Amino acid sequence: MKYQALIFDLDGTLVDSVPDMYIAVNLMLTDLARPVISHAMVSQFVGNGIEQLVVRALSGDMEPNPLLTEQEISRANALFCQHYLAVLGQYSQLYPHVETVLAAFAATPKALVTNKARRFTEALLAKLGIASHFQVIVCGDDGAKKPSPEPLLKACQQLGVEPAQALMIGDSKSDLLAAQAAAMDALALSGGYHQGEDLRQYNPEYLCDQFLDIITAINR
Ligand SMILES: O=C(O)COP(=O)(O)O
Ligand SMILES: [Mg+2]
Repeated sequence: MKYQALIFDLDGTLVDSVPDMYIAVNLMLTDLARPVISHAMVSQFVGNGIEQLVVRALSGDMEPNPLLTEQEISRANALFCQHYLAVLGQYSQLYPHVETVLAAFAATPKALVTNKARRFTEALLAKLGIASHFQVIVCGDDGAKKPSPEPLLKACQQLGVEPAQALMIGDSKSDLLAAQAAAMDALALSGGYHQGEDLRQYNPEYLCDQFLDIITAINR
């Protein structure tokens, strides 16, 4: 294997996390007497952090409704966080073979870089029992979010590897653009939340349909 470190995204890569978010978003919308949204819409709205998810859910669209006030957004955000913490990990599941792949690379240093806020990330990892695989965890509220290269560069620095020696594994445009900006190779997973986009346009070095395919893709 030519990489000295692997960096994994969380939502849509390791975990099918939309089922919990779908419930929390719709409890929030119901509290605010707003129309509920579909599972497919929640899947599309995930990927840029919780604040963006909440604004998109309130807007019923990827584009924020310009009429939303700061006050409405912050109330919705607080309600979402309250519901999400209560439901977190109840319906979300690891994708098939995640533990097999993490174990196959047991000797390779690994980081998790997510746009999800730290308190949710840590609670979810604890429920799923996979936290111990990662020597470094960088979250969306630690600093700049992906697609900024900053969280990936921070992870490489903490793992003690050069970006060119690391591989970013993710399911969205944010992951692939962040990897490009950090001059890292990228592996795209087609089964996550790619906001309806074909990830091939971001020229990842590898494209896998299944998590298990990662092993053969990068050992070639
Ligand atoms: O919280 C999000 O919007 C997405 O998080 P991710 O970076 O783990 O995919
Ligand atoms: Mg993701």
